[in-house]
Amino acid sequence: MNPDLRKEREAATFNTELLTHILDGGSERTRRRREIESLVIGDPDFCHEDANFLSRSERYEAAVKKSALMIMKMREYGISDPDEIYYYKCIANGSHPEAIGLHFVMFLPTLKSLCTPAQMDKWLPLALSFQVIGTYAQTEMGHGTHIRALETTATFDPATQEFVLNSPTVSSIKWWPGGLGKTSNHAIVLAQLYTQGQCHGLHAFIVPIRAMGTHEPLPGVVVGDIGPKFGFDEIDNGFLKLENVRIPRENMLMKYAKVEPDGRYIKPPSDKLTYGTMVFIRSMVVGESAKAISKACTIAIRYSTVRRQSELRPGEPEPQILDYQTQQFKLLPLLATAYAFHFVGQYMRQTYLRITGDINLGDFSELPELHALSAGLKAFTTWVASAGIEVCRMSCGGHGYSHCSSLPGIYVNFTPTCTYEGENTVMMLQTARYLLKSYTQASAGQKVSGMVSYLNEMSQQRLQPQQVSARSTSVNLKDLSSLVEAYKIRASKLVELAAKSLQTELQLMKTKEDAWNHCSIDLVRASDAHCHFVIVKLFCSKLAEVEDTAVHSALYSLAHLYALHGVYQNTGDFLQAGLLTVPQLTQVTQQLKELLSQIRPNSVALVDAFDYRDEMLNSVLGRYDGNVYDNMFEWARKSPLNQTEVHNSFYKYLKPLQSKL
Ligand SMILES: CCCCC/C=C\C/C=C\C/C=C\CCC(=O)SCCNC(=O)CCNC(=O)[C@H](O)C(C)(C)COP(=O)(O)OP(=O)(O)OC[C@H]1O[C@@H](n2cnc3c(N)ncnc32)[C@H](O)[C@@H]1OP(=O)(O)O
Ligand SMILES: Cc1cc2nc3c(=O)[nH]c(=O)nc-3n(C[C@H](O)[C@H](O)[C@H](O)COP(=O)(O)OP(=O)(O)OC[C@H]3O[C@@H](n4cnc5c(N)ncnc54)[C@H](O)[C@@H]3O)c2cc1C
Repeated sequence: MNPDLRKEREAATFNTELLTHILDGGSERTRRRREIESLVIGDPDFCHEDANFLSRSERYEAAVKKSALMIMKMREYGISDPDEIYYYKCIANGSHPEAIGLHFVMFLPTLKSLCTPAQMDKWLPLALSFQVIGTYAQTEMGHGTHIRALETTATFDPATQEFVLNSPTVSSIKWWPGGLGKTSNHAIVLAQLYTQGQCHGLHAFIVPIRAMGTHEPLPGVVVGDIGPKFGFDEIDNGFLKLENVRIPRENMLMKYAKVEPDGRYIKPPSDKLTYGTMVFIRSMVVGESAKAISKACTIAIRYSTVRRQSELRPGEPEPQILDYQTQQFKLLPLLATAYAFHFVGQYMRQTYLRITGDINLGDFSELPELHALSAGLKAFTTWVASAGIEVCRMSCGGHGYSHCSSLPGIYVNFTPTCTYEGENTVMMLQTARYLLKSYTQASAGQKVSGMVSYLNEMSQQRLQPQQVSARSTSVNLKDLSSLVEAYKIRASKLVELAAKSLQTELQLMKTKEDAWNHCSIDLVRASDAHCHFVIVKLFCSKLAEVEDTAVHSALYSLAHLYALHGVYQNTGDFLQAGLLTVPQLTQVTQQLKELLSQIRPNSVALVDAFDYRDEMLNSVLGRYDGNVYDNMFEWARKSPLNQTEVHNSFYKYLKPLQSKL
């Protein structure tokens, strides 16, 4: 064990294990998670070559092999609980995407949410036995965001009781779906439904794309891989062109919308039910943001205690780089963010399960809140985590740039979350739509509920106007509940500002849509402030559940740092809302510095509490034992370029060049 890391662990003021239990949701869950992780770690089938040294095709093959192994092994061990499957996959996959991931996260959930009982009886056993391997094919080359404009058509032919699927243009070719290129033999295709000469908008269809058995593409199906990307090397994101592909009527997912044998169309209770799987993934991605940023923090913080560089005091040994205030300022707010997102991820998951439970019972009343919350939090957390991973990488200096740190891999595989399942700006604008609707209702005296209920208070305040100067709303920077209140007021002010901006634009005789576009910066800012408030509020509420005083104190400091750092980053908003005064700006910085010094001695324990096994981090810089340099040397020696002492290119190009000049 590296002596610096050992000292850090010995100096922690709280019991790391207790905090791990809180993160896991109880000691029994920690025990079971570790038990499952050990199944993978002790399994020679999962001891594979470092993916960094493989070509893309080899990486894809290794990932498919791993997917198949995971399925077999989990069945063998009787692992079927969704949380336990998740534990198993997290350790087996590390920070790499899963080759047949789309089958699990989108294909199966879409079947479960949109199939009739008869369809479920047919498709679910096939999908669960992997006779059918599926993907979710919605995005087209020409349209990803604006899905109402998708061009793929599914035209009902009553004579044969079939739908005929077509990609009428180049821009209508399905583009991007994961696992579409080579892995899947079926796709849930989102297409414009035509029946009795009328278009009824987007609906989901199960389309066989490869023959079961031979895996050859079926007639009329042009399918393949879209080529190398920024990351996601393990995944065959694909293209799909459909040329008069016929599928039986029963292949339209008909739980809600239906096409009768005579071609009559029956409307669903809500046309947004087709979008359900996207809401599911957006809700789950919030927790994935926590995972990604907590991994990056673990690597960067452990390394920052092992790495010694430069000189703090003349003549003294080089200090640990985490002792530089600037290094703490880069990493500790991100550590606080990781904790905040973890608790918000848990909340989002529970909220999703609660509201979809109601939806399954026919109560759609909370769907708009679920959509707005999942869209906004997905965007907020993925943006922050993406930027944060990059800060972690750069905080490791040159070694952070090496794949041995794992940070480049974490970044390239996480950053597409800002784009997929709804591009982030577009998601923020969806949340803004809900905020403005709620604002209008609250202003008209109607009570709004859920996370926007603070807008009720705002409308009450307007009924009893107060002079800004008479209000003592200035935030107490040392008091967390005062900070939560400040975030709430900031959010309501920015929602109000966006609403007023929209009204002004509308008065300029623009269309509603043009007015919306002309104030969309304000709208995104309002959504951002709303999400920020939700996160600060949920983090603080979590503290009330923590019984152990030492752990409570460590978490309290993190929550305080998270809230205060947000004020520091958004001083303009807080000043504009009259929540902060110019003289307080120095106090913000001062208070931040105090919190950094308070958290610094616990920083290694705080990342240890995430309890990532070395096998999951796969990072030389983030090793638990801190033996970085020996292992970095060993890792580099495995590089394929080092397999021969003299590379072939020397004989082919350099030697002839030398002989000519
Ligand atoms: C189990 C562990 C899981 C872990 C997960 C981890 C990682 C994930 C792994 C893999 C994922 C890999 C790949 C990703 C796969 C994909 O990317 S699939 C494709 C995703 N595509 C999108 O997300 C497209 C984004 N676009 C849209 O969602 C919509 O087009 C839109 C932008 C929302 C606009 O929709 P539109 O129909 O045009 O609506 P409009 O703007 O007109 O609004 C009408 C009203 O409908 C409301 N609304 C919109 N969407 C929803 C919804 N989903 N639910 C409920 N309500 C919705 C909207 O707010 C409007 O309401 P009003 O009341 O009228 O204001
Ligand atoms: C790794 C990866 C995996 C994917 N997997 C799948 C999959 O399995 N299945 C699938 O169907 N799709 C998948 N996708 C596609 C993904 O869902 C889309 O890329 C995504 O929805 C964004 O759409 P787009 O690419 O058309 O972006 P665009 O909509 O073209 O966005 C480009 C820019 O335009 C802006 N913009 C667009 N519309 C608006 C607006 N209304 N207001 C303001 N700004 C706007 C955006 O903010 C952005 O800055 C995947 C994508 C990636 C990168």
